[in-house]
Amino acid sequence: MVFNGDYRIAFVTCFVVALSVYVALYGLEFDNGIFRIPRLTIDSPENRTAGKVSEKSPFDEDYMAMYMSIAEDIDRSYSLHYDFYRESCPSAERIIAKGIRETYNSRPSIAPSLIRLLFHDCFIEGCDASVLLDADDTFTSEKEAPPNQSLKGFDVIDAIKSELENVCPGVVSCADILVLAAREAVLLAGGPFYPLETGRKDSALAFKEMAERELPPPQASLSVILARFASRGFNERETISLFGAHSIGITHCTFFEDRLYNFSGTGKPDPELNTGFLQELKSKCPFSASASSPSPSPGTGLPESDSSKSYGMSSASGDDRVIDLSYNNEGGEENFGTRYYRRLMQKKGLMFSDQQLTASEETETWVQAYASDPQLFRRDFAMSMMKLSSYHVLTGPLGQVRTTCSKVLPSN
Ligand code: HEM
Ligand SMILES: [Ca+2]
Repeated sequence: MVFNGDYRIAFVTCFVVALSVYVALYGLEFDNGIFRIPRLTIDSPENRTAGKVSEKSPFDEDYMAMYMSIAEDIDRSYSLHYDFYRESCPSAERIIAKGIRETYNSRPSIAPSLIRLLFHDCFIEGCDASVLLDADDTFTSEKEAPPNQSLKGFDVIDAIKSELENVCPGVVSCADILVLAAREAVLLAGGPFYPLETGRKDSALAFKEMAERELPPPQASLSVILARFASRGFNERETISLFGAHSIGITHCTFFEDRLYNFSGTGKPDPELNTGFLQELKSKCPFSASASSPSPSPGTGLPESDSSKSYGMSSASGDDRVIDLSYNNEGGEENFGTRYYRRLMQKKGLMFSDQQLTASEETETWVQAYASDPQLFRRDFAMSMMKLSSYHVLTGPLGQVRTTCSKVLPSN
């Protein structure tokens, strides 16, 4: 995984090293006032019959064209493309979209689950389906990391993968299935469409410790949130726009109940919470033992080193008290995103990390902008989701195409 994403640099380095070795072996020729690399002998069939040695320089025009075309092929196989499966599996994108639409009809909660799954995959070592792997003899699964214990939607990805394996075995990567499934989920939830390139490969590893360390906890301060996103190339605007996904789905009470009963060990609610909203939340999330245990103090960075405490074990321990993030689709589907920012402006952010988006003037400006301009939000969200979906991908010979999304290919 060391070269993950740095393959171009690796390729160029290999080329330069090979060229240096060649020059060291054969030296440089002095020709007409300039230094040239000595001519290669091309042992073509005609040369062999004629018993001649080719006089063609590898840097003559047609050879240059050949090298350029090889370089383009290499670049092609190392990058994402529109309709990557056009020839190898033409029905892939249709099968994925249909699978998600059908599931959504009977289980609309699949849409937020898949969007969150995508975020948790791409944020940790890129969009490589590492989050989908079950533990095996060589690694522990990312699914076991506390931030991932409440993830859902694995079954739907697995079902679509097995359908694709029947149609075009070993062709469509789990990483591509996940990004395309999440795009369909965004659309179904009332969000914008965005184009996606394909050709991602799946990882052969999972990164549990990194997931534990790097996924921001619900108690994360603004500076922690911005730093984690910035280290992955997301600026403030892009980061704030991605949070619009918190306008759908659910949150377990355990992720914010410290704000209702015992904020930072004070025994009191978070003073930042809108008081009417506080009462509403208290009735939906009645006091429980987990709320009385002090949460990590916000902003201290403590959650970074102890995400099991900050993430709790709610879903694992079967605590199913939840809040509907869409508030029964408040404002209708066209308010995907916007209703979240409007609530933040009213101090009705659910998690501490949500409300932190209004903690600085610059970030609050974006919250305000998205609250009042749905079209601006939709455009920005689409761009940020495209960027997230292509973050740090494996392509070409890097990575593999799993046949089952929860298992790496057997090494032989
Ligand atoms: C500081 C950053 C973030 C934190 C701390 C955070 C935390 C959380 C937590 C604790 C939940 C509740 C899970 C549960 O109770 O089962 C949640 C739900 C969700 N998150 Fe985030 N999140 C963050 C950023 C994001 C981003 C960037 C996206 C997408 C682009 C996202 C998408 C979602 C969605 C869609 C849900 C609802 C899941 C469902 O209903 O199944 N989150 N998030
Ligand atoms: Ca990953």
